[in-house]
Amino acid sequence: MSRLIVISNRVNPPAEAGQGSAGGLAMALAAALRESSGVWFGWSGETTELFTGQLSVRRIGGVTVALIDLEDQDRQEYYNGYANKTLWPLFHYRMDLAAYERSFSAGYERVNERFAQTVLPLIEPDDIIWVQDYHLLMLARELRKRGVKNRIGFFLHIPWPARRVFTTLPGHAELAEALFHYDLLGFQTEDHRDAFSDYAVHSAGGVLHEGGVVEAFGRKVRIGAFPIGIDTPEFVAAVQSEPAREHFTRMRDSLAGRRMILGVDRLDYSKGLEERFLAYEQFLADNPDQHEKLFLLQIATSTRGEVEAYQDIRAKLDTVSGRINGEFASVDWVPIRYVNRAYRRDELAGVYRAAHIGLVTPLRDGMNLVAKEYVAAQDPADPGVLILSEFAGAAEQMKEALIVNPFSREDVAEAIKRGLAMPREERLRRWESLMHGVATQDVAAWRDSFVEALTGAPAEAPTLQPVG
Ligand SMILES: O=P(O)(O)OC[C@H]1O[C@H](O[C@H]2O[C@H](CO)[C@@H](O)[C@H](O)[C@H]2O)[C@H](O)[C@@H](O)[C@@H]1O
Ligand SMILES: O=c1ccn([C@@H]2O[C@H](COP(=O)(O)OP(=O)(O)O)[C@@H](O)[C@H]2O)c(=O)[nH]1
Repeated sequence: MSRLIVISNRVNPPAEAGQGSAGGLAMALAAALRESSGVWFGWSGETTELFTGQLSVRRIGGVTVALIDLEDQDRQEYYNGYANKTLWPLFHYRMDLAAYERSFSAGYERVNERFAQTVLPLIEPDDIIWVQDYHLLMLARELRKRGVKNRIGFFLHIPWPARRVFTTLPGHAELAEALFHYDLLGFQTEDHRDAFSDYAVHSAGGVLHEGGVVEAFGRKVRIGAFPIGIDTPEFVAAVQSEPAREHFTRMRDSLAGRRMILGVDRLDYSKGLEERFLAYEQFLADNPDQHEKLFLLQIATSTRGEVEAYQDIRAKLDTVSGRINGEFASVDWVPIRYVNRAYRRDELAGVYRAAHIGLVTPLRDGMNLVAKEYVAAQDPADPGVLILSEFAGAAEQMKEALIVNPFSREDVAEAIKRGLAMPREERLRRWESLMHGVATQDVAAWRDSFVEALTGAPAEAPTLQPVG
């Protein structure tokens, strides 16, 4: 078996299995790498005054990691800039929030070059290279320029947007062209995969061949849908852990006979938290008999706090939750418990299990692992109900959830009502089907199917001349 080199922006495998981290990618990759003898390469998260390119290699939680520091300018232009102020909003259909600054795209290209230059000495001829996510779309092209002929795969954790949205990006063709230097492109869903080939065919004048091969910009790349899952056995075990039991008991005690609706998200505008609060407000307005009989616990962990749009959404949610609580609360009941701190995943497992409804309503989401964790944490004898946005990648697989349009308050409010009233037999039937999917389409299946497809992908001979 070839050695796997995983390259991603963020490299933070948990020190021990079951330890918490606010971000699905880190958990998924740590689980995928634990069984492999490969290397995980990426940014340390630290910045220095001048870029040195010095590698720091260590072992964390059974995974060998190789880290580089970046410059502060890189953090601003590449991470906060092009990745999180340009690509993230655009790929989540927020053209109104996408910022286009030349310094951002220049910083992005520079960091992709720096990654290529620094990882180069680690690459051996038989290695398989697997690049993760929207921070590193240009990495294969930079590696090819430097003479790397290994198979290189790329997995996009966020949505690939519709063609008309992607073409609003200045320089979209250059970015798309860079993707054709990979051997395999993986997407979370068939919808994202098809949006990519639609762009290649209709905007870049390309051709879609048999077997999921797209040709454009004078090159061919194989594409496929590889929906990511959770480490289901590990998560099911975490539900039985001491921290999970402790949190389950603590939650159940604090319910005081009430029922709990639960949301768990990074505090990101793509997660539809404001719309969720407003839909819940609608539910309270429509169902006065339910007042004091339930509450919404929203865990919303801070993220990307240096980016203005995240400061704005945080302030907005403080206001909206405060307003709703002011409107409906009584002396011994608060309708929304709104929490910004992060919880460990084993703690979360206990909280998920105590919730009667898991409310997962992003406006756009690559996958959404919270939906899968919620299902995995349920009591098989008395499971809760998952309400899931049709715009989460997870909706393509989790058809037995109550699927809602998160933009419609009425739709979400009605689903809450239906979920609360759902008879046990129906909850059991839906949960069994959902759990079967979560158990079989787990992170190991995701990793294996991607690596197998990459190993079998026909490698394209690089045409650019090596540099340096
Ligand atoms: O690293 P951050 O900037 O703090 O953000 C955390 C991660 O968020 C994103 O997660 C995506 O990947 C998940 C797993 O595939 C998927 O379920 C979710 O829908 C996506 O939003 C992001 O793509 C990662 O790069 C970040 O590390
Ligand atoms: O306080 C928290 C909140 C979230 N998470 C984890 O963060 C991940 C979120 O992944 P998801 O795919 O739902 O969305 P992302 O944040 O990656 O966009 C899940 O594994 C959660 O268990 C966590 O560990 N602690």
